[in-house]
Amino acid sequence: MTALTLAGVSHAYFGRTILDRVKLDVLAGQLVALVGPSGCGKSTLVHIAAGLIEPQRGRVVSGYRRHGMIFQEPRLLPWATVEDNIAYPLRLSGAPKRERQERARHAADVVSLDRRDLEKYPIELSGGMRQRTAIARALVLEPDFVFFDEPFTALDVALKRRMQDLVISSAVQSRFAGLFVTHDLAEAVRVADRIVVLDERVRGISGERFVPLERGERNDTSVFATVQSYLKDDPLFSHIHDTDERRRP
Ligand SMILES: Nc1ncnc2c1ncn2[C@@H]1O[C@H](COP(=O)(O)OP(=O)(O)OP(=O)(O)O)[C@@H](O)[C@H]1O
Repeated sequence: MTALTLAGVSHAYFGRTILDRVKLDVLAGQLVALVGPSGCGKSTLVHIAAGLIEPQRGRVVSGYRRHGMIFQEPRLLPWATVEDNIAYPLRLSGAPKRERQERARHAADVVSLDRRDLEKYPIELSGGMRQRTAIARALVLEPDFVFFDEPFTALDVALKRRMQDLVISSAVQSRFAGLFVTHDLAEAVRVADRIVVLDERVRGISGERFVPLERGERNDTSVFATVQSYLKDDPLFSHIHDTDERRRP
């Protein structure tokens, strides 16, 4: 079953074409990473896929029931507690208070937020706790599709790793499909089933690879080996290696 289809999607900003007739299918339960150098249109594509930007040409067909979104900045409501932030989508959908509370607490458990943290306000939280809150808010409606736009770029290495593990375990538990934009090839190899490479020279997708091993079976050694083989031996990844300015010293 197809969870998401992008059919010939094109987009331009001020007459400059960024994406030209992009086609992409994401199957149910599949996590697809979008990688590519800065400015190639990853965020634009994920925003179009999520319905936040109207494409100038082409169609987005969603086969999922409900989606969640996780951005680089947690975008929490500063005046609401952690619990109310997590429950916010339930409030919008008109769920009664008791149900909101139960489901928000369950989502908080999934992302390992402590019960004592639920009454805190965003200003009182660490960066990692804020991002956990944002993940819990994205998961509270039990989405079968999640859009991730560089969700962990701002976090330090250890925390980033914990958040990636969280995505892997919650994707297994909740069986959602997703599109995951990242600059970090190791992150893509760790969390995704499939890696799709965007290239601004072709204004779209230049190719894709299925990541070896199942998500839960990968360890540091296999992730490192896969990244190395992509960067050293696979021409699809050569421009990522060469032109992503964030990789330069
Ligand atoms: N709202 C906008 N108005 C005008 N130009 C834009 C807008 N949003 C993005 N762009 C331009 O479109 C191009 C693609 O941007 P986009 O953010 O989609 O790329 P990206 O691959 O996600 O980049 P990064 O990895 O740096 O976040 C860039 O050149 C960017 O400057």
